[in-house]
Amino acid sequence: MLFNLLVNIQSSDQPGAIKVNVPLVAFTASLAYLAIKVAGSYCSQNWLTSLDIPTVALKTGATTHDQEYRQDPQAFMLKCEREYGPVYNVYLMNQLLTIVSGPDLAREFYLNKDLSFADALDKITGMRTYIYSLTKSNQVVDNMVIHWLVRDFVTPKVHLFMPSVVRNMEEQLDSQLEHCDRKLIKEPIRIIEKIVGSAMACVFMGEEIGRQPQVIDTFVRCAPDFATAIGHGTKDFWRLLYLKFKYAYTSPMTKHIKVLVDAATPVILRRRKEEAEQGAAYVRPHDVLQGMLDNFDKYNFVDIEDVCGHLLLLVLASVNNASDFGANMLYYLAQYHEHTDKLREEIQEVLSEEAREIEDLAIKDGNTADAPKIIKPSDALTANALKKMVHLDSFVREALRYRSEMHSFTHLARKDLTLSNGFRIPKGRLVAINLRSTHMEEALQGPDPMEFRPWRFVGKGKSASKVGTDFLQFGMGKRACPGRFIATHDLKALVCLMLSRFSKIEMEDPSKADAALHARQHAPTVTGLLFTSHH
Ligand code: HEM
Repeated sequence: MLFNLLVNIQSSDQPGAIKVNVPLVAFTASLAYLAIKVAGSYCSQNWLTSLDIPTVALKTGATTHDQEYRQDPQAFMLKCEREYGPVYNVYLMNQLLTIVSGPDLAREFYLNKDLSFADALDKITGMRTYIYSLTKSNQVVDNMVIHWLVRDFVTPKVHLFMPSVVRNMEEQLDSQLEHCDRKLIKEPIRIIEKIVGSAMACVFMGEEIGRQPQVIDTFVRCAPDFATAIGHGTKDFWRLLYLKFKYAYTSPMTKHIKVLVDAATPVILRRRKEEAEQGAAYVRPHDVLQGMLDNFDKYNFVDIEDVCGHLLLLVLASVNNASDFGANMLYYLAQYHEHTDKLREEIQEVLSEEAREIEDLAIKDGNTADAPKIIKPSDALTANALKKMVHLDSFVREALRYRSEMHSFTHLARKDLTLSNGFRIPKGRLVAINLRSTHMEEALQGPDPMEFRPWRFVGKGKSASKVGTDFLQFGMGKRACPGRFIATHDLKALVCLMLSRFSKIEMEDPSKADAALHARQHAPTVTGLLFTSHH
């Protein structure tokens, strides 16, 4: 139509015709322009299809949903889903949170690059400036350096790390829990963080550095020190500004970096000397530190302080999480003790088989001198052995699933977003996943999802480290936890060592069992544990 009018104007040789047609053309063009603009603006905001997110009604007198949620998280989430559908807003932990439910939205959530976990953490804690004060390089938002360090220098070598992980775990366990007869440990997390911290110190920095007490102490202490530095409570604009200023100039982590630099420097110098002397015959240590030094330029590291700053970031991402889940796992062993015999049986059977295989191999290689060393069962606690323990793997995955906080993994919307079902999420909104709708759904988990069924995943092809919309404890997608392989190996090794040492683990106050099993991450211990050794 517009095109025809324009043709008319150009072909007309009558001045009058032009006079008549110009306003018509202008009017039509303006209408068209207006129509396009309006349609465009509707389209860009998905106005015609988008929906505003309902906010869950507050109980009379309440200003947040915290109390209702804390009373019974599962029931609260289920009620919200039933009354408001898969997307709704709630006021939890001083924040307005948008909750998305179900596996499809969970996938969308993780695959959307405009929903950022790091931005949410920064908004809540102001931690980005703090983190940047630890390193001198790689200070670009969304950089993946620590992810790659784990992907490249930890995951492919898990089998190489296991002997030192197990050795260190055993030593810590022996020194902290000798022969016990219903020995009460009020805060088992304190023991587990030393066990995990010492194991991870050897993975990240090698045994020579990782076994030094001050290094283990740094591995254990840096996350709680970080938590103290950022403090509790609301992070309003001014508090965040103050923290950012403070971190930039006085990072409480400086002392921890110094510990790592002091411990690493002489070892690095010696390694360099040995490499120069031995040339091609030099056997490279397989720890993460060595990987970082060998790829110093690739990762743009500046100096040893910078390398240790990155290692500290890794410690912050790993030790606390793995310790927290390790300690929680002990409550599952205590509560579901009727299943521990089955686990013990499997562990013993696999370890004997593995020990025989190792011995046969040593004899076949003519290395009989090594054979007598493989007497301790834990010598056979290899990655290969853990792979054969299918019941243990299922137990660990089930405990990770069952513990789930019912909403989790808050991300921040970096811009206005419209979900595939039409709901609009405004820029700056914190968005979390409703884990009840994935971790506790029969369609995804099989029968009785609200029950702890330790063998739920046996023969299902779902190992404890396999992420998906049905298992989000390690996140999902490009930024899923790269440490989940070593983390699950650590958890399984811990269970093996505990069951081989203790005939019984009991809760001090069994009435708190439910709270202990579903404990929020890093929350104070709700009840202690009693340990009894095998006679
Ligand atoms: C049971 C123990 C652990 C749990 C439950 C856990 C869970 C998680 C989760 C939920 C994330 C965020 C994923 C996302 O954004 O979608 C994450 C990130 C990360 N985790 Fe773990 N983690 C554990 C242990 C470890 C260990 C042992 C390591 C290192 C060896 C590690 C290294 C990391 C790193 C480097 C990131 C950041 C990834 C990135 O920025 O892309 N984690 N972890």
